[in-house]
Amino acid sequence: MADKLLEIKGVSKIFRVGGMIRGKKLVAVDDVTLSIDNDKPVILSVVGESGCGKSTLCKMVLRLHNPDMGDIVLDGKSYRDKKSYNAKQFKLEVQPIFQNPYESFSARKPVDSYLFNTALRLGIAKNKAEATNLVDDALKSVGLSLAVVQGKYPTQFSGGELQRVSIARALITRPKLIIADEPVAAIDASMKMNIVNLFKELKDKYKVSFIYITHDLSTAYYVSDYIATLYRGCLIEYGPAKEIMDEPAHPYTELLMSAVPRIGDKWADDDMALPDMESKEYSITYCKFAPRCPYATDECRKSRPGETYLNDVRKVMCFHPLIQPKK
Ligand SMILES: Nc1ncnc2c1ncn2[C@@H]1O[C@H](COP(=O)(O)OP(=O)(O)OP(=O)(O)O)[C@@H](O)[C@H]1O
Repeated sequence: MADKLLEIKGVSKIFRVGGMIRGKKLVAVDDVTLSIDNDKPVILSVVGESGCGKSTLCKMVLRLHNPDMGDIVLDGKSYRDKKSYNAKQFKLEVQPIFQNPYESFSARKPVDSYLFNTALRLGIAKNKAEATNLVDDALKSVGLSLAVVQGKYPTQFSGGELQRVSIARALITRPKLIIADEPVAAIDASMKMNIVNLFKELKDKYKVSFIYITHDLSTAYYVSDYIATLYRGCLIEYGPAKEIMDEPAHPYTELLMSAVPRIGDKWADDDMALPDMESKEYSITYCKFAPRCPYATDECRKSRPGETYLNDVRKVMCFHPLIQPKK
């Protein structure tokens, strides 16, 4: 077993937008480096306003996009090493949960058929009896059961219930990593904490790490061990959730923290007093936050800040962090 479950090493993704002739390059993810240790499961929240590159980063981890630069290494296996890639093994190890559970299941099939299919097709259960036990266990760990779910179609569930079914499906493969992309965004506010609480329980019970992508800073604070903040594709701050929330080191994180106190609140761009996104901001080569940073100096408008470690794990990409490194 490698020391790291996941290493995202200097990864970038560039999209071409607006046609071949007059189009521009949009650096949706810009040289991001992050990792998750293998020794203890964690919940890493990836936060930031709409369009900052959260989903693109996670789609690269899910192998739905190829990075244009950098590499991703899962449990010691590089994504660039195509020869050692085994699609079935990958599906066992990494599972996604998407935003809208009604889009994850066809309206014409009973939802339990998906769970049985996962258990049998990926060879986790050898026969129907084994699959029945697996499916029932997975459903019970999310507060449901096969007896409750069997034969029912997606529309017979609430959004929160159906999202719990998708979590149960993800658990069947006994993954090492679950990537949940805005899993509570489409769910009734009263159910959000219910789902987020489940991640905490399942992390310990199944020894599975989560990457939780969210706009919702209050649930991120509640659930996360670590937080990674993205701004215009750049990782601008990373570290233990409590440290970051209590004492942000990057001026952008400080701005976010001042805007979000309550569970279920989304970061509307208006709340954060940030103007509309401009694609040119994705391509600037100095600090991307400099144009709107109250503390920016000439240095910030000339070059991109590197990583400054504030302690053993916490890092900030800023020339003038709000807190100073521990000596
Ligand atoms: N396939 C694509 N082609 C072109 N541009 C894309 C593509 N996918 C994403 N983008 C652009 O890349 C940037 C980052 O998008 P991404 O979806 O990763 O952001 P996000 O932080 O997940 O946003 P949201 O919270 O709204 O889902 C955005 O400007 C988006 O328009």
